[in-house]
Amino acid sequence: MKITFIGGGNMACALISGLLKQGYAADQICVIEINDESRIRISERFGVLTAADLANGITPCPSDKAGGAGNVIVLSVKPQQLHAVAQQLKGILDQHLVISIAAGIRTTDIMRWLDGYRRVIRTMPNTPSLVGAGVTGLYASSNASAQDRQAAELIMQAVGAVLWVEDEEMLHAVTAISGSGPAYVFYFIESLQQAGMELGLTANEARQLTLQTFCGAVKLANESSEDAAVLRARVTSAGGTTQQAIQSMDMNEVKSKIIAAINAANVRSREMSDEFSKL
Ligand SMILES: NC(=O)C1=CN([C@@H]2O[C@H](COP(=O)(O)OP(=O)(O)OC[C@H]3O[C@@H](n4cnc5c(N)ncnc54)[C@H](OP(=O)(O)O)[C@@H]3O)[C@@H](O)[C@H]2O)C=CC1
Ligand SMILES: O=C(O)[C@@H]1CCC=N1
Repeated sequence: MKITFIGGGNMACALISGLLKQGYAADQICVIEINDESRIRISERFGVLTAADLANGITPCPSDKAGGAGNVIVLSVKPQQLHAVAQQLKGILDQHLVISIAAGIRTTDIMRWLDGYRRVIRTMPNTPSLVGAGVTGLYASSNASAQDRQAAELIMQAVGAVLWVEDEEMLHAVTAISGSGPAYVFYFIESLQQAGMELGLTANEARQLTLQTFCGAVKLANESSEDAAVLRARVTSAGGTTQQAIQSMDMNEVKSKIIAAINAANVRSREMSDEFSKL
């Protein structure tokens, strides 16, 4: 199975890096990237095949008439660039499985842009895929075969965990939670590091303490059968330091503000879907 990424940006590079780390052969991966500088960088960094345009980068699937998974095309350009890519792609597709990672573009719209081509699976990965610790939400319409589902799952599983959703609408929630999620975590990491430095720690000390605290808390939550709220209560001694911090967060409604921010991401994902459905 040859995988061609159309668009070699942040997310494609995270997926490619994860696939290579899992032992996927570099000569089975091709990246079509219009930006010369980025294309050269990808070629040097990963040793994968690269091309500047679709006509030279998409491998036909002659061996695939028997209905195998065949070659896979991953749509990994920005959502605003996908319509133009689809216009070019529709004449080239020949039994390929098309996997979209684009936020907010419905499967039905991608199919329509591809002149009714139906082997399309929509996914929402995240950037920790770069280190094999991603999580991807996947959605397949009833047009996708079991083999197509399996192929999409295999690729995404190479870079982390997978979660199928039955209702495509739930991909908005997946996008808001895990697609964008790493950014929220980095935001919290940035805040902790900044606070540490303001309290007199060096940048290195603040970084080490912050990252190990995140890793440790996540490992504890993962390995515990108890809710995060219970684990939090165990850190919070009556009259102690944590209580002061949590009280300050509660007074400033930090939790409801975080929930509101995630709702905003969800709303934006829905808005994008509606905007793209007009194209
Ligand atoms: N970043 C993330 O965390 C996640 C992103 N996604 C989705 O992944 C997709 C890609 O996002 P991201 O990697 O961040 O975006 P990037 O902008 O980093 O990557 C897109 C790349 O595609 C290039 N490109 C544009 N048009 C074409 C074309 N016609 N043919 C080939 N290459 C082209 C762009 O070049 P140029 O910059 O010159 O336009 C750019 O290098 C988006 O749809 C996004 O919604 C999904 C999950 C998480
Ligand atoms: O911000 C975005 O739109 C994309 C989708 C999820 C993460 N990045």
